[in-house]
Amino acid sequence: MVEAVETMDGWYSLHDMRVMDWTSWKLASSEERTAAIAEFKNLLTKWEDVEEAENGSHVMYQAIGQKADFMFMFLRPTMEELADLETAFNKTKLAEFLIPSYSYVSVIELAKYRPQEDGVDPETLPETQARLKPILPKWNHMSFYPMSRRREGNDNWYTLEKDARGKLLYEHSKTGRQYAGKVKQFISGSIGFDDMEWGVTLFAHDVLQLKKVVYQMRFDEATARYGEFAEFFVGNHLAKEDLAAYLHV
Ligand code: VOV
Repeated sequence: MVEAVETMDGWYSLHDMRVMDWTSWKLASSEERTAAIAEFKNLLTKWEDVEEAENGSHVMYQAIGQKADFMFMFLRPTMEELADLETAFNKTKLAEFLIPSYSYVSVIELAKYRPQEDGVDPETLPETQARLKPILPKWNHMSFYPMSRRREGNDNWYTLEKDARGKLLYEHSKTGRQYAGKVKQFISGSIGFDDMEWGVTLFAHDVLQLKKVVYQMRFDEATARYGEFAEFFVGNHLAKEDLAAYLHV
């Protein structure tokens, strides 16, 4: 029987995409708009405090294209905290003008493909813990997409032996390492949580590096034979200080 790989799981993740209802926003009074922005900035400050205390992390991006205007990613230690955060967001005045367009639920994941060194469980290492509970970078650009591993005929990831999968992912990681300092990746597992199997979140200073890494990886066997994709989202970092200017009408 083919052996599954053990995963190390960290913070729970919610990608939350919303489209701005500019028509309703323009019809609101300027007092209402000012109050909505102030209230939302307060919520962002609360989330910053959580991040400061290393109890979670979040980012806010302005998405490009019609799939979304706002792209959020939230990380929390439990699914309950993630649900509370989502509810608090939904109860804001600003949320009345935001139409939910997409969401993705997953958990930050690392797999134990590498053989254990000297019986040390990698999950106990501080560097592993830091990767499982990461403070998300606020780099200029972000890309998010869900993906799955193919299960078709001769291209079935789940009938490959663990060693073979480990080798393919090692090759994959060699491509990834060429982007050190340029692209930062977060893989979150979503089997049993959402429609596809993993969420891929990438951050870059230079937006073109997002395209280059994804393109280059298409030629790695792990992707070429076993990668399946759906929708992609891309956005520019939106700082709390720039929110009012973005929403000015
Ligand atoms: C940009 C850099 C980069 C680097 C360094 C990197 C490294 C690594 C390592 C070392 C490992 C394996 C063990 C683990 O840690 O889990 C992975 C794992 C994974 N990856 Fe990756 N990946 C990158 C980047 C990177 C990208 C751009 C993508 C999207 C793929 C594409 O074609 O568009 C991706 C996907 C994944 C997935 C879905 C998994 C889980 C696969 C599984 O079946 O279990 N990944 N990845």
